[in-house]
Amino acid sequence: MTVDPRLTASSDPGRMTSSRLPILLALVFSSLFPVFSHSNREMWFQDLFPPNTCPINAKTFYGIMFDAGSTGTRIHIYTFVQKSPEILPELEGEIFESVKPGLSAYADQPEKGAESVKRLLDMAIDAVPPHLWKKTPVVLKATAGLRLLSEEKAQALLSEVKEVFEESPFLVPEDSVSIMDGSYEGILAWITVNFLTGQLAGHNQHTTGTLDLGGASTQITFLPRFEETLKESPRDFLTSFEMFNSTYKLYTHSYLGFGLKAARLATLGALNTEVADGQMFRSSCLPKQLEAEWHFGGVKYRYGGNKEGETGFKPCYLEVLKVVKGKLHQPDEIRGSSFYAFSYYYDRAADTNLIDYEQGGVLEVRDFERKAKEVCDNMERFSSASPFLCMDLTYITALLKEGFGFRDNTLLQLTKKVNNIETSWTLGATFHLLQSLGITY
Ligand SMILES: O=c1ccn([C@@H]2O[C@H](COP(=O)(O)OP(=O)(O)O)[C@@H](O)[C@H]2O)c(=O)[nH]1
Ligand SMILES: [Ca+2]
Repeated sequence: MTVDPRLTASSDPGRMTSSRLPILLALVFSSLFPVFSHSNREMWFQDLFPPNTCPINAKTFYGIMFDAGSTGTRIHIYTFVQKSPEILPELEGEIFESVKPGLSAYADQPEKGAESVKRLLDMAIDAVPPHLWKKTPVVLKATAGLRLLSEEKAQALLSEVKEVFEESPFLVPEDSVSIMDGSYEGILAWITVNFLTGQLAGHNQHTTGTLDLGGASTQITFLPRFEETLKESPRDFLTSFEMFNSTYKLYTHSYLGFGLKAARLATLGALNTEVADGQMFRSSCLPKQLEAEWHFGGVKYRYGGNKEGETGFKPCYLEVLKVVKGKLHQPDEIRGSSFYAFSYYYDRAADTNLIDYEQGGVLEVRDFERKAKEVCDNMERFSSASPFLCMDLTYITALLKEGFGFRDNTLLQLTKKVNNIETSWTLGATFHLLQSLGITY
């Protein structure tokens, strides 16, 4: 098990990454709860801080959310502060840490998988003051990696993790360890991004859609503005979600098997197939002479380049097209919108200097295509990078254009953090958790 240095590069393990904008967040909070009467405000944390145990000064409370992704497990320890009963709480900061590989890599060793969770949870023991342990909920939600495992293997992992939680001093709510429904993944990431950018605050909502590209699945989520979108979308792509005293009617879908790493396997023809011993999977998206091994979801794959045949962007795009063409719903309305994009969209854009790794940036869809051509048609020049760089960029291009149907000039805001808080579904999930426990309104 190794710590992924790139994910943690800007975090300081064990120390609070304090948001620089607590005041702004307080403003956002206060406008998120516009109907708060004084008595409502007293209700806000009464379960968490019964009157006789309330500290006199500022109250701090925490929420611990684990993201068990297909490529890694991450802990987010969020801190909220309420300075006085008259002032609404602020999201003060986040402690973030991650480990690789993800839980699904421990499909045959569930105790070892749970051990990786325990090591992260130990950070929370240090971060949360002992007197708040019992009032701090801890939850783990697994995404596509576990969705792709057999029910039996996934359950074995989840029950080992549950034991770790139950042996911890934290509050373990019912259903604290589960596989998250894909549609929640999209909704909760949308809530996080639009909360952090302050777009849930006003009544004039100018929310932004979100695109998440994980290892095994990918999500698209936005708030439809046109009646047509509601009419033309499959029913299970539309969902109502209550948060912050508002109901959001969102378009969201999670495509299982369309994450970046699953797409590599699909391109190679190795997704959902029995892999014969020593079987070799070849692609025109890989360097000609390459022959190597790759482990994903506990399975070993041998892969390589087209030794004799073609390589480069054109044949690669045709291969990748087979994976996406006609497989995704294309809502008309998104063609002219801009979207926030993160996870592997961000990573591959940063890897190829399309954006700054720390700052992120704004791109057009065609920038990914331009970079894919540059990399695929000059693979030897990029040989020190991942052998999959050409395939990944080509897949991202095809997914955006042929999959979702974006225009060449659709704008993508590539973001890893907003106000020093990770743009992950985990913050939305923590709000939802605190709300369901009656800890927040
Ligand atoms: O807090 C996080 C969680 C994930 N990722 C990115 O998300 C991608 C991996 O997705 P994940 O392992 O979550 O796969 P999923 O289970 O969502 O398919 C990689 O680009 C990670 O760098 C990230 O940047 N920050
Ligand atoms: Ca993810």
